[in-house]
Amino acid sequence: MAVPRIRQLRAYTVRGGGADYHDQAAGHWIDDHIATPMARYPEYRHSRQSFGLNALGTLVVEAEADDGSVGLGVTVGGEPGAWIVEKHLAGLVEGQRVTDLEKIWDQLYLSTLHYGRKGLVLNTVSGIDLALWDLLGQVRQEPVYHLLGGAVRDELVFYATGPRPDLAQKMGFIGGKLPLRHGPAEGEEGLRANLDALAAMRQRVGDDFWLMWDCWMSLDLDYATRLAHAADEYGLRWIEEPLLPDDYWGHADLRRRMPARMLLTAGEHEATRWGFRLLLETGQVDIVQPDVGWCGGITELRRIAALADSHGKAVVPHGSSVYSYHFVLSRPNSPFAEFLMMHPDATEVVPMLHPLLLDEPVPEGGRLRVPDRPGFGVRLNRELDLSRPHTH
Ligand SMILES: C[C@H](O)[C@H](O)[C@@H](O)[C@@H](O)C(=O)O
Ligand SMILES: [Mg+2]
Repeated sequence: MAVPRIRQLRAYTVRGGGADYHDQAAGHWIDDHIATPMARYPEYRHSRQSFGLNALGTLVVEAEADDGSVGLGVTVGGEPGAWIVEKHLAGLVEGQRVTDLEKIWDQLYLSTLHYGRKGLVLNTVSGIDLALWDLLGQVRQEPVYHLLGGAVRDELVFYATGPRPDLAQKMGFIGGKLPLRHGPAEGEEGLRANLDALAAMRQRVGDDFWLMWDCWMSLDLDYATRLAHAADEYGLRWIEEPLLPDDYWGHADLRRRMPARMLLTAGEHEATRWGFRLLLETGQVDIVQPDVGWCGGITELRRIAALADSHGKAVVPHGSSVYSYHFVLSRPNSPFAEFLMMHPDATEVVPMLHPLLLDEPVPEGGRLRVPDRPGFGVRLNRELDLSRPHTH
């Protein structure tokens, strides 16, 4: 039987939510005074959009085969990512067989080494890889988790990220991850405000519900050490991305200094098996959190997860909707998943990548049975203002 070949790789950009879920309208919790490394500059402390967190916007990648099947991948990448897809990488992918994911990934990574390795370029490689896994699922008429070796559990359980763990608890999630609001630039007053907020939330949810802090790379070793020890009184389950992603050595120092029962997690801004080797072996993190749309796609995430497993570490992908759900379903060392509460006040469950996808499933009662539809089981919302890259 002739294996279909990839006829065309197309890129689109779109603004307003979607894969660039930080690209929200004013007033959304996700842009409301969250601690970041830029907070040392007071003018950028109130909003992450103020320094361009949403500068890129969503990148949509479509891969069409010569049998008419179409695969869909999404990531953060916008116009520059679309240009890389159509003006560089499409030429390497078109004409290849839909089955040849490993060879294609190798060529995408090696052909962009001189300007890639992480960040926007690996986001773009990831977006293409996701589209190709979806395409293979469409051609084979099987969900991606079947292609990954099948399910190791019946359903997924989730923790929720957002400002309302108390509501997440009522909705059936297994824990709530709070964005940390104040970093070192706001001194002891900010540290106290962080702890007061954690204490108040612990009071609301009781002692048995997981509470975590997402520090979004905003702290230094001294502040993170003091914060972790003070937060241990309130049973903080994990402290996430406390330091700069390149400071693998600082993570190891923090791991040695922080309370033993508290977990150190990181990885959403890391890419490739080499980056995660550093995070695991040098950084000594307890849980790695790759984003499947940023780390190299499913093809690379398989390698990252196997590496983590060899260290006895869990892989809990950063919130990336269906693109990580199929992976988590198929991995023994992915015991739960993240759900980002993208409602502006986090008061209800809405699709994480809204309004980008049709048929995007959401947890009910904090749980989800992944639909058995082909590929990742979602379709592009063509009602959106989708733009192709400028070719000049
Ligand atoms: C909520 C966090 O500040 C980030 O916005 C989020 O994208 C990420 O860090 C996460 O772990 O969900
Ligand atoms: Mg995070």
